Amino acid sequence: MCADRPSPAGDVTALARRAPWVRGGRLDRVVWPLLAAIGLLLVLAAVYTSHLIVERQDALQRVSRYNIAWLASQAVSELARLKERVAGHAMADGTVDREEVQLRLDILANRVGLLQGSGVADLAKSRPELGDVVASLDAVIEAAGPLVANLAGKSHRELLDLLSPLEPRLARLAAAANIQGGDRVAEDQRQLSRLHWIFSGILVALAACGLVLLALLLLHNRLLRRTHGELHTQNARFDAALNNMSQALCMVDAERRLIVCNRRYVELFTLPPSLAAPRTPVSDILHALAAKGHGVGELAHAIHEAQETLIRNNLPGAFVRERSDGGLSVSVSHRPMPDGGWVATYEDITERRRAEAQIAYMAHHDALSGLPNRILFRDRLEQELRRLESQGGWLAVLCLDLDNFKNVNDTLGHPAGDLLLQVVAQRLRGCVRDGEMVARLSGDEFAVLQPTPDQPLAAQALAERLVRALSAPYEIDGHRVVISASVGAALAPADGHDADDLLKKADVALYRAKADGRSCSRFFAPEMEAQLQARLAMEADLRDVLEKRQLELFYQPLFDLQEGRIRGFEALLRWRHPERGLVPPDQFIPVAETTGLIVPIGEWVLQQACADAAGWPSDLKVAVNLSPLQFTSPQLSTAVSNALVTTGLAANRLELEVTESVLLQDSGVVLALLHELRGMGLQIALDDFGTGYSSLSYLRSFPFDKLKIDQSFVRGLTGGAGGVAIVDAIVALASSLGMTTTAEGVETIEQLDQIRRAGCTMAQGYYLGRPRPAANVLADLKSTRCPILA
Ligand SMILES: Nc1nc2c(ncn2[C@@H]2O[C@H](COP(=O)(O)O[C@H]3[C@@H](O)[C@H](n4cnc5c(=O)[nH]c(N)nc54)O[C@@H]3COP(=O)(O)O)[C@@H](O)[C@H]2O)c(=O)[nH]1
Repeated sequence: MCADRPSPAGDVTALARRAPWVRGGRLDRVVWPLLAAIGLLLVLAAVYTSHLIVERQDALQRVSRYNIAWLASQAVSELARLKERVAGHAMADGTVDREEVQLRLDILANRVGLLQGSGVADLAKSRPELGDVVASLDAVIEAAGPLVANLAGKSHRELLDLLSPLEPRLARLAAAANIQGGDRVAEDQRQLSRLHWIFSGILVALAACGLVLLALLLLHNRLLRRTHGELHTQNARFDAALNNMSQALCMVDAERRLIVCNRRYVELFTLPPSLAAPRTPVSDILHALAAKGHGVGELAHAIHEAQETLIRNNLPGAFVRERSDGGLSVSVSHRPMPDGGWVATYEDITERRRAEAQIAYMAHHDALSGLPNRILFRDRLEQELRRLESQGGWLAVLCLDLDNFKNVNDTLGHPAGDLLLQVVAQRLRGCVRDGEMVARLSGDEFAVLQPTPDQPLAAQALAERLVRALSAPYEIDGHRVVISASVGAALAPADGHDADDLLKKADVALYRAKADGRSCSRFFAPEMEAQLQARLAMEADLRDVLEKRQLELFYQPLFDLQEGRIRGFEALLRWRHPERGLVPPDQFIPVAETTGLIVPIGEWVLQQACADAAGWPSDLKVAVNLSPLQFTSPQLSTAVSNALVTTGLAANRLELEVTESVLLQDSGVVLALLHELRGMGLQIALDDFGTGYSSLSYLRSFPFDKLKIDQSFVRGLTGGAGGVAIVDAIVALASSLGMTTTAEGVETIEQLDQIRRAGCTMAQGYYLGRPRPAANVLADLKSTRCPILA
């Protein structure tokens, strides 16, 4: 019964569900009570009829037995004959002899005897006045006997006198009997008439029943036809459903013979069609499958074994079995049936399993590098920590981060950044040994798990290996990229037993490595946490720094080397904290940048610097530093123009200092913003020139007004000819591009001489003037004597 024919189980189910007429339906509810009622009626009618017949038979018997009237009239006749013979005998003419009289008396006695046996006593009961008559009959006959025996002389008279009263009595008896007989006939007629009606009624009832049964038969036929039609439809649907199931289905009876299986079953187990026929023993199917050898046969056997256990225990169950080569996985759902058979579905979940495995892999691995991700790393770490707890030993967690990776993304593009990360992953794999695990936690953040007992030496060696391996130059998309990495490590059990705690501590150590100049490794130490806490505390304090008015601007003079006078001041931010004291910008600006507070703080600096400068002589400029983070704010140009408008400072008295890293960002947007700012009439200086990656290329991308030569070059001036040559070259480059130059960090007269000789336009440094509060600017202007002129 596979594929094209529906199963009997399907028929029955469908019939029960869709044609309630047939079983437990309306037909049952109507027909059976009706038939029972008719049957009962017929039985009652038959009982009653037989009762009437018996009764009528009794009546006939009684009629025949109780023919008292005739017997009484016979007795009257016989009495008359007796009296006539007695009279004849009395005449003594010899015509009547005594024997004849005796004969008549005997006949009369006989008639009276018959009368007595005919139930005259019963008549006498209903007519008490006749009781004497019946009683006197025997007495008269008896008394007449001796008289007839001695019939002579006056005994004739005596005999006639004895007999004469009998005549009217017998006549009354006959009349009474006659009347009773008439009553009985009338009663019989009545009963017969009733019998007639009963028979007629039964006949009509039978005819009606016949009609009802005929109607029911027709109705039944109609319902049967309808049910048959529905059954057919159901069968077709069942068939379609069965054969369009994505799952294979097999139903087996209590004798382990196939009831039904669907097309998918045949396909899944590559069954020959002959074995899919109903009543095929399951053992035959298994033998046929076993003959197929490894693969399907092996799988079918494994499935059957599992089902056998369920069948033996009459239990439902679900399980998965797969071919040993992994080529086919089948999910089985087995359910016993009440009649001892079972039904099972089989689903090919090979693809699903593969997809699940793929999903599980993806959930635990990083798509870009193929390395385990944070989830898998954490799982493994927890597992190792549990092992550590039970078996002892050590392990190290190393977190590492590429230094300035963002620059690679920003300069070479994200695809190049991705390539770099892939190469980094390869190198990391090459650094770890068996049992160690390397994972990518996020972006450019990686981690290594080293469950090795000889800690911290092993971790130290690994950290150095990692820093060294990652610092070797990369060849990415035809570009040579040099990048370093910082490593932070935490050890278990020394630094903790909890996975998250260890990861956090390794992170704290990494933070410290970065703070200590990058490209190095640090092991966690408890004080690092305190430092991190300090940073977090600083973050918290910084949040309401503006509301609390704790920021101040200091100003450092900018000397014009040709004119020998102060041409302006650079605004340098300070944080006057009630407990921390005067906090330099190096300490809090990075925190403000990571928290995004740099945007409102930067706006305040702009506003305050413009306001202060507006109070200075009109030939003095003010230089304001802008953080690269401020360029990500869409409000920057509005903030600048607001500062100028609200303070009334002429735009040409404002100079904005930006670092090269500004141009590392989305350069199109940044360049547009720089042009927009310069379009307002202010000047833009490139700060810390020479410290970045490709300073020269930035000079092509935007025509800066000024280059600020980094302090390191100025310091290098006194270190030999090389330093002088660099400064000379920068000044020449700037001049050829039409830019002015400011030498930063001039601390000595020698440095001042050198930069002046090199042709620098301006100078700034402690030698010329330290940053001082705004209130000192005007006084300093008057008191400061230009050392160049001195
Ligand atoms: N985004 C903003 N950055 C700002 C702001 N204010 C300051 N800064 C930046 O903070 C860095 C440190 O500044 P600061 O501690 O003020 O140091 C400045 C000078 O004091 C210092 N300087 C000047 N002359 C000398 C010297 O002769 N020797 C020496 N050792 N240091 C000297 O240099 C700093 C100024 O540098 P620069 O900006 O490159 O001109 C610093 O990077 C500031 O830019 C701010 O409001 N926003």
